[in-house]
Formats: sequence, C-alpha cells, structure tokens
Amino acid sequence: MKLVLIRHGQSDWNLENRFTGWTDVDLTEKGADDAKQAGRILKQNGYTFDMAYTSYLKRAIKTLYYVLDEMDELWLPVHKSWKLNERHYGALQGLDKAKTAEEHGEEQVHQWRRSFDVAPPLLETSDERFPANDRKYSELSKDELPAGESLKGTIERVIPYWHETIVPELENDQKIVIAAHGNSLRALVKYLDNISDQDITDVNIPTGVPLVYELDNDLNPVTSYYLRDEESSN
Ligand SMILES: O=C(O)[C@@H](CO)OP(=O)(O)O
Repeated sequence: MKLVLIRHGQSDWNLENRFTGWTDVDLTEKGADDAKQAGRILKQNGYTFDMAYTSYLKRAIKTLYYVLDEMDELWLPVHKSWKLNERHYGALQGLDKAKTAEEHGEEQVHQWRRSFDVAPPLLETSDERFPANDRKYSELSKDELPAGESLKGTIERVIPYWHETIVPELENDQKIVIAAHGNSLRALVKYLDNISDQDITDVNIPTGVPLVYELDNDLNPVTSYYLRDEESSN
C-alpha cells in the first residue's frame, strides 16, 4: 500500500527566510504552482486517494487543495488537525534566519533548526504569538499549548496522531495523502524509517514534492521515493 506525504509549497516566509512555525503565512505564487505541479505529477502517475489529512495552517491546507484540484479529487474527506502543524518555533517566530545566525552564530541556529531535542527560546504566555491567543487553538488544553517545540516535542504529538487517527484508516485499505510541514513530516519520516536522533539532523524535506512510502501489511516501509517531474529541477 502507498502513502503520500507532501510538504507545502513555498510560503511567504520561506521566501523571506524567516522562522515560521505556527505563524499562518500564505503560499507564494510559486508555492501555489509547486502544489499544482505536485497534483499533476500524482495524476500522471495514476495515483488516487480516499482520504486526506492536513494541519490548521493555510500553507498546508491550500497545498492540499491545489493537489486535489489537479487530481479532480476535491470531493474527498479532508481531516485537519493542529497535531500536523509545523514545529512551534517559540520566540524565534518572525525573526530573520540569517540575522539570527549573525547574532547567535551558525551553530546555535543549526541546533535550533535541525537538532532532535534542542527547543527554541520559549514564548511568554502573554505574547500574542502564544497559541492560547489564537482561536484556532481554543480546543487545546493548557498542557497541550506549546510555547516552542523541539523536534522531539513535535514527535510527541505527530506520532500519537499517526497511530490513533491515520493507522486505522491505512489498515482499512484507505489510500491517504498527508499535506503538512518540514518538521511535522520529519517527525513522521524519523518514525517510519527508524532514523536515529543523530541522523535526523541531516534530513531535509523539500517543499511541494510528493514523497511516496510503499508500506507492507504491518505498515513498515518497503521503500520510499520522491515523485518529481523529470523536466523540472525541483
Ligand atoms: O521556519 C520554519 O517553520 C521551518 C520550515 O520552513 O524552518 P526550518 O527550515 O528552520 O525548520
């Protein structure tokens, strides 16, 4: 059985090189085109889906929309969850990545961006960026509201969601696409491919390119690969 993961297309803050996290920025025009192209490639390769999953953030929601539109599958049930959101980038959200590296050093920024368990500086709960101040997250309990997450913290919400919500559908032979984010997908890929805490540092997932997992009956990956347009350099 095949599972398709897709990181959203280029966002405004991917382009501006700013720490994004839970900030609900839009896709750029290129990002929308990336998503449409991903949908076309999936269609050309004969993919169809039964269900779709995405986050509460518009860059992933719109990516999924454009993918399904190209595939003429907009009718599919779409399940949204904050548990598929990008890793919360705490007090770094909104800052310029290059300027932050000048200020704190490349190594520190690399730790914040790619390490397994180093969390970014946390937000004060009074900060407008704290999720309790956004009605999207009114369903979250106090213990669930992140003020900043490491990849480890992201895994602690993504993997339970995988087991509780997505796995039962895969076991029911449902063909699934998940449109999410660089780090929520790194969390899932780390789990599926059993990547060590050390080696996950080198894993980067490109924007707007379908990542296909072929799974055996126990949902262990047999192989995985990106579906790219042969003429594109993406
Ligand atoms: O800013 C972010 O939220 C993420 C994804 O764009 O960036 P990074 O590459 O640092 O994980």
